[in-house]
Amino acid sequence: KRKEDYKLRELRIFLRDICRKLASNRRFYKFTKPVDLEEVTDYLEIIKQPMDLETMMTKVDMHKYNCAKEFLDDVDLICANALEYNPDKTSSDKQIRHEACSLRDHAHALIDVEMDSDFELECQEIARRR
Ligand SMILES: COC(=O)[C@H](Cc1ccco1)c1ccncc1
Repeated sequence: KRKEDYKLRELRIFLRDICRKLASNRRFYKFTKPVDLEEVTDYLEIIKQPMDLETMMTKVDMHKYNCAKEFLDDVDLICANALEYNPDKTSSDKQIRHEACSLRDHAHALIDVEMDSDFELECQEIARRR
């Protein structure tokens, strides 16, 4: 229906802005592009659903997200993947786990501050119907 489509267009504009802010933060550089599967040859043996911020921006444009919760589920996936693939006590593993947790918390905080909660509830209703 047309009225729903205007709401989803507003959601896409909002999610592009959130994605841009996350991807432009140098702290989150490691999460901006897919892990290089030619460099990290065992990645898909451990991580069954890779995710990154560039892929998420493409998903926004392809109308894959019908509410902010679906977008945050992919941010949570980026974080969970990093925690799972980089579990060791080494400083490099500790550093990427810290950056992953920071990405997750920044994404949730940005949406909580910038998103009208009634608007998200309306979007979740649309998502449920589709
Ligand atoms: C989300 O990024 C990752 O999980 C890769 C995995 C990886 C391991 C070796 C090359 O890449 C990563 C990159 C940089 N520093 C730590 C880990």
